[in-house]
Amino acid sequence: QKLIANNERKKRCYDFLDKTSRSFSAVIQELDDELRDAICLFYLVLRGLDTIEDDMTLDLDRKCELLRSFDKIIFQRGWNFKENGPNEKDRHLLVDFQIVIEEFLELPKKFQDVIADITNQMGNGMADYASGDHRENTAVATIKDFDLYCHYVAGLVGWGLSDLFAASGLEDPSIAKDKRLSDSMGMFLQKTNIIRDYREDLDDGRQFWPKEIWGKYTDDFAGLVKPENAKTAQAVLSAMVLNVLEHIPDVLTYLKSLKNQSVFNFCAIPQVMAIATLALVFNNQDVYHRNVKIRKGTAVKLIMASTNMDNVVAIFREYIHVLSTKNDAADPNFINISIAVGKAEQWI
Ligand SMILES: COc1cccc([C@H]2O[C@H](CC(=O)N[C@@H](CC(=O)O)C(=O)O)C(=O)N(CC(C)(C)C)c3ccc(Cl)cc32)c1OC
Repeated sequence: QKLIANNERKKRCYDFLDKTSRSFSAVIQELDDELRDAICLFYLVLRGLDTIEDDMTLDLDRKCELLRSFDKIIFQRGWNFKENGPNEKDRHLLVDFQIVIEEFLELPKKFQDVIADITNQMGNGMADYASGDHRENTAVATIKDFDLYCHYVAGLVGWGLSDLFAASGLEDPSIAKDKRLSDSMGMFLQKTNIIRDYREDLDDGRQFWPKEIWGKYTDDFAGLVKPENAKTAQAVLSAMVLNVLEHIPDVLTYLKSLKNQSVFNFCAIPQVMAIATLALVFNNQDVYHRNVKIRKGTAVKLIMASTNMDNVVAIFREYIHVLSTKNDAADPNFINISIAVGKAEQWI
């Protein structure tokens, strides 16, 4: 009877995974046995944390209390959360979070320790950010703030995954040694998403583009959507893309060091989607009006191809070339983009 309950609970966790991110959940389920459950649960714990951070109906003190104690909450059998606003998309996850906690407590301790440690650092980072001087309009001031925020929400995920890969024995312990490489795996994804999500975030009253970047061209961040500001908007967008390009050499170095096929696929697919998205958003003012996404057919082709380093390098080379053909000589960032493209191509 206990065995059936266990299997039922585990199935519920993979159902949560399917609901939160269909395409990515398939990739997680392809992972080898040693890692599959640990990464599924790491993903769900992170999703729980993210759902609390994103909930605008919670008052700040309550939100920070939950964020800072989430690393303890994941050990509390029976805990769940019903205070989320009705529209929270992952609400059902927190309403039945006791299921995730039961499964988490079945994991080997070495995996629990990694997940709890990252949850502690991320929860405190999110709380610091939410209660800091961003309180009013959550505007990110300096490039340093931008990097710190992206480290908290995404770089730490890279750190935690590298620790899980090493702890599982499927990858060499050295994968977790170079924290900058693991950090860049998160930075590249998160920063690309932040560029892509300009419009969605603006409509939600959130701004993540650092003022140190856009402030050089305009003092009206929301005004970038106006047609009369198109030239300024182009310069701001290319300055943002320039900042993301810096992470490409680290990303390729990290991918090249992977040994296990299922881990490689799991790591390569999101990075390949991100470089395709970055090439798509570059010099594309649709970003200011809607959420631009690569076509489904392209995404499928990229997923199928992301199974070995030669293909991944070829895909990066192709999209970096697309980016350089879109580089506009009239753009004030033309030279710096050319230099960044050159550096990335040099690595390749
Ligand atoms: C070594 O590091 C990684 C290796 C492989 C994958 C990811 C990274 O990829 C997905 C990929 C994913 O979730 N894609 C979505 C599409 C989208 O969000 O646009 C999807 O396919 O639904 C992603 O985006 N994030 C979210 C963060 C970027 C904040 C970390 C993420 C969240 C939790 C986990 Cl365990 C992993 C990841 C890594 O994280 C850095």
